[in-house]
Amino acid sequence: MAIVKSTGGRAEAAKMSSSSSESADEYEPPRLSLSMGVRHLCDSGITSLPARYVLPPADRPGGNPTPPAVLPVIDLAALRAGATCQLAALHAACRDYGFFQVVNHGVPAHVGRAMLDAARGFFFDLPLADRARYMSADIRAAVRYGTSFNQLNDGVLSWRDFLKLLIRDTRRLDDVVPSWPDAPAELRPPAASYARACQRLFRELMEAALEALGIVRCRDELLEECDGGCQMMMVNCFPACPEPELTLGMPAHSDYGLLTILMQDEVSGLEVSYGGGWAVVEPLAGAVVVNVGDHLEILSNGRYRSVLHRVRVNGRRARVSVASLHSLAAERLIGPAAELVDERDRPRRYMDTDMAAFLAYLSSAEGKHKSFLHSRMISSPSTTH
Ligand SMILES: O=C(O)CCC(=O)C(=O)O
Ligand SMILES: [Fe+2]
Repeated sequence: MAIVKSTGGRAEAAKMSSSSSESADEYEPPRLSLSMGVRHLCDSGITSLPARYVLPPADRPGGNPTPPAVLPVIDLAALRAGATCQLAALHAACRDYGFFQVVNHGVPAHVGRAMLDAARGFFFDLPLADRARYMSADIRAAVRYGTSFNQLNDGVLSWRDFLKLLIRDTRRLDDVVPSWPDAPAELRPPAASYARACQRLFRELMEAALEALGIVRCRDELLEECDGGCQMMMVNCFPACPEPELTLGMPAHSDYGLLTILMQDEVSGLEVSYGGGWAVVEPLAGAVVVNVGDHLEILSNGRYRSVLHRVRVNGRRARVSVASLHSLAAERLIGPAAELVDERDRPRRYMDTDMAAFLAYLSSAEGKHKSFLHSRMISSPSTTH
């Protein structure tokens, strides 16, 4: 299996990442000019995939994915009620899969539904001119409509449009909401409610993860920092694609940050690196998918895994997802928790890192060969997930 190595990082920065591909072929990616996005391409009536979206043969998704992954399911209501088996299940899921689904997560169903409806409305119902108001070449912009993974760096474009909503300090959500798109009119209130619900869920999951990891000394400080941390909501849209076997909605990447909370509609597409192949994550009605990000792998000194995942597209139905990426403040240095480092048995495995390190990585040659996480490893990497 050829893994398309992306930066692995995903803070907004995320989208600046370049993905490099490893192909044995003499394949040369086409030259690019800025694209108005895949939704626009679909509206223009294309019947075949434009060359700039065609992946080298070795990086194409292939016809037969590994059978669906049965991700561990965590019942948050039971965890709240003190069920130690749920805490153990959460720990095992973060350690063994890096991904799990959560039920009874506390995000009200109507809030999730309204968010997905608003997302569809934003991408599909508005004329391009309205969406284009939010297009920006400034990858640091707090509100940004874009396409692909990072279209300025991507050798081959990805079949995805997105709206990024960045909340630099989650305590100041109310201050940033007025800068979000005012059309469709229904976008701001559900997106704000959804953002807030994700913040609560993130806080609860972090509390549980710190307990499961045995992080006690800096627990309160960390949780306080989670409360004023950074949240990036990526509203992703993957329209039906004329030749889905030749391209991807998102190349393999891991997420920058501590945890990502993903809500997807009923169309599958998410694939997780698993057992040497790619396993489809079938959406579980009413559940959200959660994955460990690079920062939690670092904080846990490698006990938890930030796993590569990608998005496959299909020829029949558009798919919408909302990924809420949570991290500490951008300037905060993150390194392995002191309690999880033991110079004899479990030496420190990662360098401290922050957003500046991530940005430096992206602009360096290193970004072409390694994931961001790899670039932060001290010992020789034993995992290529
Ligand atoms: O749409 C999905 O299922 C995954 C999206 C994702 O991985 C991301 O936005 O980082
Ligand atoms: Fe992701």
